[in-house]
Amino acid sequence: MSWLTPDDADDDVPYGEYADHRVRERPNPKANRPRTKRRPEHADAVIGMVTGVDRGRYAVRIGAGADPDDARERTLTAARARELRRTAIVIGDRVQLVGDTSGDEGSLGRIVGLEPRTTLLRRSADDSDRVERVMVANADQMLIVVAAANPEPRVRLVDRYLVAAYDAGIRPLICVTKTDLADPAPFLAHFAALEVPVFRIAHAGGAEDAVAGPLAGIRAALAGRTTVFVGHSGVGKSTLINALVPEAQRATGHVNEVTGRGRHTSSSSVALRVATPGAADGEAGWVIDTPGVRSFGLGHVTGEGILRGFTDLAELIERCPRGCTHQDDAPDCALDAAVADGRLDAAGAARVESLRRLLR
Ligand SMILES: Nc1nc2c(ncn2[C@@H]2O[C@H](COP(=O)(O)OP(=O)(O)OP(=O)(O)O)[C@@H](O)[C@H]2O)c(=O)[nH]1
Ligand SMILES: [Zn+2]
Repeated sequence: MSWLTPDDADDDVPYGEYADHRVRERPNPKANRPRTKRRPEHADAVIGMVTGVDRGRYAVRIGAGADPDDARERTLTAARARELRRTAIVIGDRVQLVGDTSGDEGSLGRIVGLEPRTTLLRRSADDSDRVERVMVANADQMLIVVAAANPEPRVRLVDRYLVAAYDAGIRPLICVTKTDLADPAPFLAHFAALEVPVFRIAHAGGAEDAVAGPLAGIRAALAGRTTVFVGHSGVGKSTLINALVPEAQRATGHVNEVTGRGRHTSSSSVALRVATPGAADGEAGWVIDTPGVRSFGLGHVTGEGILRGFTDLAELIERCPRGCTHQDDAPDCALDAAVADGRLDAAGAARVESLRRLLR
């Protein structure tokens, strides 16, 4: 899936297209190859936000007033400059643009630099894969969408999202959909000690009246934030996004009765502006939809990073002996003691088991 790979090759772009762009190279006696400056200084560059990526072409939004020469808010198509071809540019990135930034039909801007990121959400294909896939930049929240049933909620997948969020410095939220099908309370008990805000919703795509309350709560949480929505395929993420951003028209699918999976109807990430209550224009939120996935590899996260995803166990872990592996066979692991004497209930014990699996 090209959207996951950092180097989503756009080598189909003819070299000549960038012939007018001088890459600044400095003599660097220590390196064998010439050093390419990552951020060329383009005095006339305009900053925009990447809202879509498709086969080497980027949709970039320039906010109202961001460009002193042209105050219009607009979205344009851009290609990245050749010297950035090894740089992952993802949804949410703030990029420096030159060339035709009018956004007019048929125009093409050029991305010549990347602004520093506040956060970076990454995953790996699987846990043995150390190569990280860069997913989304500059998100400050992660809404973990999980269905109460069909497909069954998977505690361990949510554990993984939580670890990835805390590791990236992103605030997690949980949204349970399809609460008309099952009571999510037993599932949510696993996360009760985490103090993660939880939203419950049924039939997000249904009558506006019926879902007004829950939707309003979610909208309020999105105000002024950039929130990446993640979830297993088929949980109703697109249905929810369409309710929040009606003009988004994200394709929704049906859950396969046999596998309980969606049809992967949403296959690429996209950033969408979401109307939020009482928000002055500048405070509207951004929602970043990501394709439904079945797994979420954490091969790139260190043991320390994984522990950060278990804030509910942090106090106990502090009492572990130095260098404790926190595994079943670790002598005097404080987690075993807490399970044995009941300080951790059944949900807590399951969290310990989940931590141990991730650390293995
Ligand atoms: N019963 C019930 N069904 C729902 C609810 N929300 C969504 N669905 C249905 O669940 C199915 C999957 O919904 P989608 O919104 O396409 O799911 P998704 O998470 O975007 O799936 P992918 O595109 O595969 O990632 C559709 O048939 C929806 O109509 C709900 O609250 N209750
Ligand atoms: Zn321990």
